[in-house]
Amino acid sequence: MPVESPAHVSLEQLRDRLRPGQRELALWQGGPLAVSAVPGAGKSTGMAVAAAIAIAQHQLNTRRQLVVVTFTRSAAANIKTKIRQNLKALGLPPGGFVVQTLHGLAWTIARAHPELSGLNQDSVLVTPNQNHRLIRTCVEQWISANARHYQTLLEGRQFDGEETERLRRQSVLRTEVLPALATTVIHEAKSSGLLPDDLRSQSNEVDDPYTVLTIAAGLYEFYQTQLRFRNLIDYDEMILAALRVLEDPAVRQSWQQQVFAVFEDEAQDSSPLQTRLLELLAADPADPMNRDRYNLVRVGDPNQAINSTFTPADPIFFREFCEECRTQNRLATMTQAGRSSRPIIEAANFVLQWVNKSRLAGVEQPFRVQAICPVDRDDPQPNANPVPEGQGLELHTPDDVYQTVERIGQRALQLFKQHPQGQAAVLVRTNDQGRFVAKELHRWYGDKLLVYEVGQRDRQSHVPVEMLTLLNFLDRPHSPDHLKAALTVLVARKRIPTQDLNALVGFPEQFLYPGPLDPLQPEPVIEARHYCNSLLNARLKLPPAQLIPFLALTLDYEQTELATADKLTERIAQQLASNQTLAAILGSLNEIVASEQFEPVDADDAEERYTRLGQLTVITMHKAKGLDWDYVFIPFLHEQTIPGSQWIPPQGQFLGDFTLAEVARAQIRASLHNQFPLPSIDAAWERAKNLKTAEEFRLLYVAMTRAKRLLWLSAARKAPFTWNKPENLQDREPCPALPALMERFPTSVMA
Ligand SMILES: Nc1ncnc2c1ncn2[C@@H]1O[C@H](COP(=O)(O)OP(=O)(O)OP(=O)(O)O)[C@@H](O)[C@H]1O
Repeated sequence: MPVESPAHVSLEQLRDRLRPGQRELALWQGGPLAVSAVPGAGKSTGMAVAAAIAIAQHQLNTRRQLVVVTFTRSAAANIKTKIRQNLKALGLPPGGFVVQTLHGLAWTIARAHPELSGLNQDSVLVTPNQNHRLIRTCVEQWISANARHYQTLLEGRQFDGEETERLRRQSVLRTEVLPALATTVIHEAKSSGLLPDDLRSQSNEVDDPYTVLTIAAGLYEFYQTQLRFRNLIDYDEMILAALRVLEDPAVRQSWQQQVFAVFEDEAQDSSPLQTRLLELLAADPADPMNRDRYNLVRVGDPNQAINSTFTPADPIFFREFCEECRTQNRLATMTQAGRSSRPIIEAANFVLQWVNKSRLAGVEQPFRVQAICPVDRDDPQPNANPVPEGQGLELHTPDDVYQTVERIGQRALQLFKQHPQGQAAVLVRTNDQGRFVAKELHRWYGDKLLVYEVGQRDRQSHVPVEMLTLLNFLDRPHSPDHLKAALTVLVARKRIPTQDLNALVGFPEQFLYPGPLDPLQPEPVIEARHYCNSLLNARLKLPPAQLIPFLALTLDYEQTELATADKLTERIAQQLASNQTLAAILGSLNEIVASEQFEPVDADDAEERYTRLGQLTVITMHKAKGLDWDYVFIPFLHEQTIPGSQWIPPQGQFLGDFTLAEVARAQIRASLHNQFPLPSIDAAWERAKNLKTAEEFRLLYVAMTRAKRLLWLSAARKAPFTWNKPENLQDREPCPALPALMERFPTSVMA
């Protein structure tokens, strides 16, 4: 019998599988195109079809390729599979394209031309821990080179010269304020293409007694020298290195000839420099300056930009690109989405409008005005806009956070009983809240509910770091840095009470072994001292090889964490054989932590683990981006966290009512948007607060739009002041969007 050739579809048939907004993307014929899509619109589905069509129409191959850029590796794997499936459906081989993350793309270009990029075969990517140490070194270097400037910071708003206070301030500046400033500003400036001298000249434009941008410039300069000296590169450096390569006209032209077009997903998360790289690649080699001839398709949702307070991505850039394209009739909007039931869509649309109207984030509007619309009746997506579960939207005001979790558990059990194949998630703002939810669910419902706490699983990677921190302390207990790091771990693991640690580490000896003439220590300090002393005792009594298992027990690790600690002990024992001195263990552990190869988190199957059927996943709102579940619970919607306020740690208030890092960030952003004169400290702090408010509301919007059939929201009347002590309940105001939702959707208000 003859083998039947598989039936192939035509380009039109492939396009017909798309809904209207997606189809515009698939009809792209060249030039720049912005696609602004609502949550659940099917961006990657649309982009994968558009990619296959472009490959087919332009007969792309290894010498002339489509470059698809995504934000994460798992998203890259996902879209690659979809493009291949579409090519197969068209009867084409799986070629003519590459899918890469932005950094992967930059790395490829930089590595291909080491003579131009300045990177050599030995350049390695700096790990987060190495970076942390590097920043600390730069801070020390800056302090020694800038004694007068440092003195100004020490004096802060006012200072009476008292010695203990001086030591406390030194500790705060060295270990908190300056490292935070360096981390923020280096990333912010570098990824915007600014050099230390640019920051210096901007500093002259601001009326600022601390000249924050000058400090930032100094720190940045030391950092760059350190990176070069150690042959390390960071993520921003990769993009800069690729851009250096593309400065060479012949090389640039050769890349432009290879790249037929660039399709970018999640474009709202790109920084200006990343965008510059994509634009260069997408230019027409025959007419490279002509922006109308850039084959650049950028798809994103400015309303889902939730990284702008900790990365230099700013939704303004993507919004500007959308505006530029709109004036040339090159903006497509994907406003139809099939993910959620109608009541959920209505609630999300309402919150978007309400937040913009309420002007809670200053003059800047947090959202682009863009409503989610349900799909047409003949939509290709099976079960699009599914029937809601019950009301689809439930708004609760439990008495306190304990009752909140009890209600979530009850509702989840009920839902799983009716729909054993359903998926559910509790979305929380912080890992602390997640831990609380998981613990309470277990207390109320034991094994009746299958709960998967994402934060707890991910915390595994902290085990080696925590062990190293405590062992460093045991090795040199009188080092203020080691003592502070160890105390920080103990507070985080709730072994000792929260307190201002800077006050303890000024005189480590006096803290650890107070003499009879020393001032009486307050209760929290005594608790911390006893804990530290018991650890030091163990150091004397136990053989070094047993210290890690001992520390793991004393930190009250859970089963999986204990297993991780055991594995770590075994690994070190294998490496050191009989030479298990504390110094040797520290050396080995340092290496393990620096290489970050112990227990790598398996990111690729993460999505599947988070959305298993019959499981209640406890996950942060940030991590939930891009995912969806049938039933989504969002508890603890309190004003204190959403929108919350920019926090000034009390120990840093001697500088003023702001943080240097956020002030510098706001000033740099103002310069990028050409807003001169740059804002003063107070005005910059105001902007930082507005940025945070806007982002928190976008985060709420992202969280709400994860729900397919039921969206359950709540704000308890009483909640803890800090989640470190959940039993300390206080009256709490709800996030202002919640009462507004209750007024608008009264039938969804649950007793
Ligand atoms: N044309 C289509 N035909 C069939 N299914 C579709 C179509 N478009 C989208 N879908 C389905 O809709 C769901 C949502 O799509 P997707 O996750 O790509 O949306 P998104 O726009 O990336 O969402 P978000 O912005 O919230 O991350 C997916 O399950 C996808 O398979």
